[in-house]
Amino acid sequence: MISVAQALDAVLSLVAPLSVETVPLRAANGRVLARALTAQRTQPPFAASSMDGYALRRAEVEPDAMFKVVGESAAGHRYEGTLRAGQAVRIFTGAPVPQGADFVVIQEDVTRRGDLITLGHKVGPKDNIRPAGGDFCAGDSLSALRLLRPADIALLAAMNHANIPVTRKPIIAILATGDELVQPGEEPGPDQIIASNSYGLAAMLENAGAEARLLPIARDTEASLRQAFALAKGADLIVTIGGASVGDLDLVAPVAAELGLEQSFYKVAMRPGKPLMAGKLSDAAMIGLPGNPVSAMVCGAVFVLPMVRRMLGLAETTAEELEAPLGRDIGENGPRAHYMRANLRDGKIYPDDRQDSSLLSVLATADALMIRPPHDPARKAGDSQRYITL
Ligand SMILES: Nc1nc2c(c(=O)[nH]1)N[C@H]1C(S)=C(S)[C@@H](COP(=O)(O)OP(=O)(O)OC[C@H]3O[C@@H](n4cnc5c(N)ncnc54)[C@H](O)[C@@H]3O)O[C@H]1N2
Ligand code: MOO
Repeated sequence: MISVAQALDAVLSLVAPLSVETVPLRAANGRVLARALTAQRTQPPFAASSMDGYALRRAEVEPDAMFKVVGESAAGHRYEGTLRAGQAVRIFTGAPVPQGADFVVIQEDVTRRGDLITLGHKVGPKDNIRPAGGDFCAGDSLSALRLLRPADIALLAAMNHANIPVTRKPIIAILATGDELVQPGEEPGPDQIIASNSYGLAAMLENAGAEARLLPIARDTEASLRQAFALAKGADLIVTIGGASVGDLDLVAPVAAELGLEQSFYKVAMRPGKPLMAGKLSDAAMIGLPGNPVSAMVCGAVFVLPMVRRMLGLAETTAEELEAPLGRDIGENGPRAHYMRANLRDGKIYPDDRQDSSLLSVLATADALMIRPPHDPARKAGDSQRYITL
């Protein structure tokens, strides 16, 4: 059995960053920006008022000063003239500050009668003007390779980019195996259960920027598995679920081998997730996850997500490891790294009492996976514990 770190290196070497494609801005959220993009324009393109009020000269600001209102500057419609001594221009938020003005008095500090305004006694020193280029200047760039979030989309729009170069989405074929499985919504027979892992994994991988294709469930025969593998053609990564252990019906490894799998490893010293397998199948990478629902999801988080991030071209492929004090004592760990479902409360981490790898209800309420190395000795409440968030 190899270590988690060795297995992670091996799965990452099975994939490489994918090619670049261009998508409309509306489709770029959640994608990885493949090339730095520079601003096509300066924002704001002119000195703009940040408040509704009156533009005038700072040198003339004093309590009870009077000004004649000579025009109006609104967002989208500037005042074309030049302001002279004793003059003010009615101005609104976002409007260009007129030539000759260098100060905006908010309307709450002004009394207006006809064309005349009088300043009150509370005008502060703030000019209420946003300088040209205060946000960004033409040529400033948004760096690659980054996962685009809504704020990035807004910035790219403001920089006047309508089409965005992004890394192609990794196509991931998800292949659940087992005679006991039916799809959610179907009526299971007395010995059957619902296929859950494929749906959880698809959601996890899509959240990370991949395109998941759920293949039909393969039955526990070599012919059915072969058929399912054929449907995975065109995928960058094939994820099988179940049929990975040592039972007579665990057929994934023999069928994949027959189809030409170049296996990189089988079995990892971790819990859950021991019967993990990976390799190269023609042009695609393949990873075989154990069937137990929590094992499949934990292996998805620990191994498949980093593969997705590598294909997307991201530099950071693994989840950030954090530390928190243990909320209670724990016994010594066995020979495999243990990924324990845990909860964070008041800054401390508490492993759940129930760690069986079939318990999705425990996984769903956990917010972290505690990582215990092989043979970790017993620990006391308050000892520092490494974890990743879920
Ligand atoms: N004699 C041994 N038995 C087992 C060993 C071992 O070392 N020696 N390892 C155990 C460990 S650890 C794991 S993990 C499991 C993994 O087995 P498989 O990958 O072959 O998974 P299956 O037997 O197909 O299924 C296990 C379990 O999970 C359910 N399952 C499978 N697929 C799905 C799905 N898509 N959605 C929901 N549930 C699924 C399946 O019904 C079984 O209950 O082997 C141990 N055995
Ligand atoms: O390693 Mo298995 O994945 O414990 O349940």
